[in-house]
Amino acid sequence: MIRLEDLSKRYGSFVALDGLNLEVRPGETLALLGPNGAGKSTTIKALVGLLRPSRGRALVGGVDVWKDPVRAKAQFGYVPDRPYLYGKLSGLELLRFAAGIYRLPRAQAEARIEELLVQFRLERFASSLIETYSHGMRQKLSLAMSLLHAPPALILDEPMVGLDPHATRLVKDLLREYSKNGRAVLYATHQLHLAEQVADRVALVHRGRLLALGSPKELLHQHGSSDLEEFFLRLTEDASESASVLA
Ligand SMILES: Nc1ncnc2c1ncn2[C@@H]1O[C@H](COP(=O)(O)OP(=O)(O)OP(=O)(O)O)[C@@H](O)[C@H]1O
Repeated sequence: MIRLEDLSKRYGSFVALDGLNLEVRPGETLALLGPNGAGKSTTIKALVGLLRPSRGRALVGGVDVWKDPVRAKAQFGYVPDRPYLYGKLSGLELLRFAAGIYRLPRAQAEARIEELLVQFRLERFASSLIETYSHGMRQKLSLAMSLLHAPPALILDEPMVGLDPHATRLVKDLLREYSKNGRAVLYATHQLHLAEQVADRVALVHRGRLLALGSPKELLHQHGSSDLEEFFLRLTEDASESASVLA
């Protein structure tokens, strides 16, 4: 469903992403893990069409994101780590605007918006300006917007940061449920317990390369680790060593 082929990104002479190959299969939720600066956001931005890769391809639902961006963008919903939402619109206005971009028929859009406002417990605030929303409310609105067109794939960068326990549970359930019925979810996170609880497979990237890939259970078994934290720290140890040299 989501496919990265030899995906690479250079910033001048610095290689941020170095030939990443990765697939998120239909029905699968995959967590992208890695230390600060590993290349997670670069991967996600190259995948959703925000950052042109220096080499390689990104495909969603078989459509090349860079060759056929309009058709590809109909295949996925995207939630950035820091969503920019225009503050002078109400939540309802923003959702209607986004539904227009996705060309949803009016009646279908209204029904879908209503459903999402209820799901994300935003009904009471639907007519309030987004500039009055808290961080968590903006995050939920951004999620609702990404789901408007019921896309086959959902791509999220740090979906849980700053959410209260209610919203955390809501998003966890969503990530778990969404990939059922043949859809796919890819999210980047630093929250290892999230990956442990809500990922069929985990991809660990480090210095722009794929270091390990498998189900949490497989990875712990292969590397003789007791939990994902120990696994993560052990495999990316040289990252913290170089960080302490810089400090
Ligand atoms: N515009 C840019 N110009 C130069 N280097 C960049 C640029 N954007 C990112 N980088 C570098 O690319 C590398 C990967 O960055 P990226 O943001 O993808 O990491 P990340 O895994 O998302 O990190 P974090 O967990 O800290 O968000 C980092 O070394 C970063 O400094």
